[in-house]
Amino acid sequence: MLRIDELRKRYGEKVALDGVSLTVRPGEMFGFVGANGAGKTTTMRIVMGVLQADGGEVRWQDRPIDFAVRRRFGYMPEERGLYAKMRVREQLEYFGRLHGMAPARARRSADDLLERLGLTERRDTEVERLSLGNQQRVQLAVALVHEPEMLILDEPFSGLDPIAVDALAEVLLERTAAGVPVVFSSHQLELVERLCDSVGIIASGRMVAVGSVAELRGRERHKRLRVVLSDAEPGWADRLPGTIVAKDGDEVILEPADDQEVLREAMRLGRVEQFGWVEPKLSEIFREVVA
Ligand SMILES: Nc1ncnc2c1ncn2[C@@H]1O[C@H](COP(=O)(O)OP(=O)(O)OP(=O)(O)O)[C@@H](O)[C@H]1O
Repeated sequence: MLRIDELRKRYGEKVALDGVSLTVRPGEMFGFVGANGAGKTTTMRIVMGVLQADGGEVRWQDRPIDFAVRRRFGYMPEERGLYAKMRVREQLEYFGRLHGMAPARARRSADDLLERLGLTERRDTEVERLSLGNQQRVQLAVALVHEPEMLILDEPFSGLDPIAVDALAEVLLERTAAGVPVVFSSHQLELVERLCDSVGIIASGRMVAVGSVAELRGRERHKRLRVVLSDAEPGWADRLPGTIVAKDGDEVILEPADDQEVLREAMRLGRVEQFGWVEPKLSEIFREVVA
C-alpha cells in the first residue's frame, strides 16, 4: 500500500503542495486529476525521489521509501526519457536488465509488451524515428518492463490513439488484477471514470476530493432531474419549478427546488415518459469541486 501524508512543497515563494494526503491500496487504480499546475507532477516526483518534499511523508508497505524500493516501482515521468538512438526492443531489454532482470526474462517481458502495445513491427527501429505516439508507447513499455510492484504514471494516456488507449488500459487493468497499485494522472476524465477505483482531485496543492467515483457522486447525485414529456404544449419546460440546465425537444434537464413538485407539474403539463435523477459525470464533479 502507498500512503502519502501531508506532503508540502514550495518552489521559492510558490506553494505547490499544501498538505497532500492519499492512500492507494493493493490492486487499486488511482486517478489523479486536477487543473494545470495543481500539483500532480510534483506529488509523483516526490514519491519517486526525483524531488525532496519540504514536509510530510511517503510510505510504501508502511516503511519510508529508499532507493532499493523505488527501483521496484515503474515510473513514467512527465519529462519522458528514452535513448533516442537505441532501438526499441534493445531499449526495453536494457531497462529490464538495469532493474535487475536476467537477460532472458527481460527479453520475454520486452517482447510481451511490444506485442501488447502494438510495437512488434517497430522493435528494430531507433526510437527517434518513431512517431510521437509510438515513442509514448515505448515510454510506457519502459515503465512496465521490469514487472514493477507499483506504477506511477504521469499522463500516460496523453497523445495516444484510441487503439493504444485501449491496449494500455488493458495492460494496466491486468496489473491491478495482479495486486499492483497504479497511480496515473490524466486530464481525460472519461477515461479516469471508466478505469479508476479511486479518484483524487487536487486543486492548488490541496486534495479537494478523494474517493470512488460513486462516492464523489454522492454529494452531486440528487441535483439534476431529467424529464421527458410527450403531448405537451410548446414552452412546457419553462413552467417546471427549477433552473433549466439543458433543453432538447421533449427532454429537459433541470435543477429542481423540490423534485415532487416538478413531477406534479410535469404530469399536469403532459404525458410523463421519463423522470429521474441524472448521474453526474466526473467532469461535472470536477468542475463543481475545483470551482
Ligand atoms: N521547477 C519549478 N520551479 C518553480 N515552480 C514550479 C516548478 N515545477 C512546478 N512548479 C509550479 O508548481 C505548481 C505545481 O506544478 P505541477 O507540475 O506539479 O502541476 P501539475 O498538476 O502536474 O500540472 P499539469 O497538469 O499542467 O502537468 C505549478 O504552479 C507550477 O508552476
